[in-house]
Amino acid sequence: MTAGGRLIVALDTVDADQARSWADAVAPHAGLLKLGLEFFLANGAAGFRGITGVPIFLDLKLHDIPNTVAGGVRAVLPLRPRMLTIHAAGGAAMIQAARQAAGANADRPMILAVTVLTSLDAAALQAVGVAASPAEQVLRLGRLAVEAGADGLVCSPQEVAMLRQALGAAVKLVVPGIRPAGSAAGDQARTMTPSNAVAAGADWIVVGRPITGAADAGAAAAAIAAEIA
Ligand SMILES: O=C(O)c1cc(=O)[nH]c(=O)n1[C@@H]1O[C@H](COP(=O)(O)O)[C@@H](O)[C@H]1O
Repeated sequence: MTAGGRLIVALDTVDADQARSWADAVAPHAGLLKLGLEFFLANGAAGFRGITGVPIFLDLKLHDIPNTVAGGVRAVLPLRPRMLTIHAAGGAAMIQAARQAAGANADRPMILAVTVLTSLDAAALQAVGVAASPAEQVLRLGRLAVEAGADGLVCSPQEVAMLRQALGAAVKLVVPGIRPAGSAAGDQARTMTPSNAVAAGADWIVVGRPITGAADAGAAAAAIAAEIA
């Protein structure tokens, strides 16, 4: 994989023209582009189809009863996303249902289970009733998700080395919460720089605002691709 192949750029906007213009600017430096909740709720399947030429990670973080999640996965299969997210906290049966719904074609989407959102710190996790530390909870959910058939996990860069050691080389680790040195954390709580996240063992890093908030999104993406080269 090229260095740029490890960079996933999150095109978080409701504006389809803006997303297309960011996509054109960053595509030469990225392995995939990510379309998420705000883009998909505003623009739907037609908007998805408007971003062409680069594999797409469709980040809907499905979290519901198994039958409903399976139906959601099947509903987006015609779009042929390369990656699709579900919440590991939905439990083993939900994860199995999502994986089964993804099918067996060689070009089926990878099912990625989100462990603990990168915006949560230990206090926020305790406030929702989880006494475990973020790392302990990520490991618990990561094991559960992989045993239930998830192809990979979404985790913060701070848990990457631990997950690699515990779960081995085969599990794909997709890692948001990435902040180049000196850039604002914003709502992200568990962060690392691009190069440190890749050095820890991330297969892909997910970067949004440090690129889309820059005056020149293409240059910002190129700089991050160079940092992880
Ligand atoms: O599933 C994700 O991609 C995701 C999981 C997570 O725990 N944290 C997280 O930030 N993300 C996504 O990664 C992107 C990070 O964006 P920035 O914080 O702008 O770099 C956003 O599109 C989030 O929706």
